[in-house]
This record gives sequence, structure tokens and C-alpha cells, in this order.
Amino acid sequence: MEQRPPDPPAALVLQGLTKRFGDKLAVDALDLVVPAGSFYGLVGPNGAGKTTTLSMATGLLRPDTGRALVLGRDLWSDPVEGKRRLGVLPDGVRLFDRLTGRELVRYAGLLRGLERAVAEERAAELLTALGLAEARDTLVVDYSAGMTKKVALACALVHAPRLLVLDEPFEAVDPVSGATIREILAGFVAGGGTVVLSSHVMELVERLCDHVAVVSAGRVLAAGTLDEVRAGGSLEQRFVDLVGGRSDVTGSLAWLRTSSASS
Ligand SMILES: Nc1ncnc2c1ncn2[C@@H]1O[C@H](COP(=O)(O)OP(=O)(O)OP(=O)(O)O)[C@@H](O)[C@H]1O
Repeated sequence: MEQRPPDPPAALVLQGLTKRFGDKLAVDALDLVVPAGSFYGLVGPNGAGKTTTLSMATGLLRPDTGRALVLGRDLWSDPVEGKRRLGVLPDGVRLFDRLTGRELVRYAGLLRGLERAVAEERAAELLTALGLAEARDTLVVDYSAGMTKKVALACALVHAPRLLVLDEPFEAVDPVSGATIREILAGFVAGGGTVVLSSHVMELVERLCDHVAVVSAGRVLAAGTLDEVRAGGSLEQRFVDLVGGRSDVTGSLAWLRTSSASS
């Protein structure tokens, strides 16, 4: 009988990840398997635990319990090897913003062990691709929110990781830059990389991702291929069905609808 080659390890495996902040159970024994080569979307309502999960999955926040395996390596017991092949775009983490864009991306490359000339060359190429060439010598502290997001993405890509974990990569980014980022990420996956991203924009996840997980109250409610999760409907409809809990605003906020409001 012909021997099948063993499957490659999943790009990311989360097992029983749990995080509590005081009384708040932010992530509740969460399990997730992200196949290598997939483009994986994580969706969920505000406060669902997406950022906390991705922070634990990428070595930014220590879990109370559970494990995160990056390309088969336990990120918390063997961080060096896992992190070497991981690129991360965290949400809201302060960058070294007293550097210029070019200095920041080059510095990220040097930290990841690139030769100076390689780091310099890749920084220039990434900044140009992301439309930041003109702003390359501007301090990052003076960048707009979208520009900051793009320079942080350049930092995540500079060492050519195999797994990219991106928290809200399209937030605050203009449509032209968004299209460029989509193209870069699609090319990254086509080249054998894996992307995990969180987003609130269902259409974007449907357009880009081939796998999706719906997270709510720190747990995975549904996960699998996009078609499995959509189950014949739209992702938005499935999301609303799973997460529910829309507030009823009928009869409230009357003052907002009063045309003769006194000032
Ligand atoms: N450092 C913290 N201290 C206390 N509570 C926290 C902390 N970080 C997150 N939380 C709480 O944990 C829960 C999950 O937050 P998290 O930021 O992971 O959600 P999210 O799904 O990323 O939300 P959003 O879509 O609004 O960004 C929330 O109730 C939040 O208030």
C-alpha cells in the first residue's frame, strides 16, 4: 500500500486557552485548530475575547491555563522557535514611535536577526508597497491611525514569517491601502503562508478567508471552512443567529429623535 506523507502540523493550535481578568472570564477553555496554508478569520461581538485570545496565541499575554502551538512548537515552553516563524500585528500595542517609519521597520528586521542590508532593503520595499514611501522619514508618532496600522503590518512581515496573526488589520485603513493589504496577504497565503485575522467586517472575512471561527463570551461557537460555518446562508446571518442578543431600541432614545429639542 502506498504510504501517504504525514500531514504537516497545523499552523496554530489552541488548546484549552483560558484567561480571567478579576471576575471576568475573558477566554474560556478555548480550542481552535488553524490548518497550515489557510486564511482564517476570527469574528465575534465586542468583548468576545478575540484580542485576548490572539494575544495568548502570539506570546503577548500569558494564559492562565492552556497551550498555544505555533507550527507544532509550544509557544510558551519553547518561545524562540515558535516566535521566529510568527509575524504579529497586535491591536493597540505601543510602537517605538519616536523612530521614523523606515527606522522602525528596519529595527523590527534587525530584532528578528536579519542582516542590516537585508533589513534596510525589505523596509524600503514594504513601505513602498504599503504607500508609505513618502512618509518613511516621518516619525511614527506623527502618523495617522491608518498609517500606524500599515507600518505595524510592515514590521510583522519584514522577517518573512510562516504564520501571520493580525488583530483588526483593516481598521482605520483607507480603501486603496486595504486593497493593497488584501493583495499582499492573498499572495502570502498563495506562497504557502498562513494568516489568522480578526475582523468585525463580515463581507471582508467572506471575501478573503477560507476558514472562519465565530467567538462569543470567550468560546468558539462555530469553526471550520467558510462554507461549513455559513451553512448555506451569509456569514452575517449565521453570526447573528449564533451570537444573538441584539438590543431592542424600540421606544428608547426618544430624545435622539426629537426634532424640536431644546438646547
Ligand atoms: N487587561 C484587561 N483587564 C481587564 N479586563 C480585560 C482586559 N483585557 C480585556 N478585558 C476584558 O475581557 C473581555 C474580552 O476582551 P477582548 O479585548 O479580548 O475582546 P474582543 O473580542 O477583542 O473585543 P473587540 O471586538 O471590542 O475588540 C472584555 O470583557 C474586556 O473588557
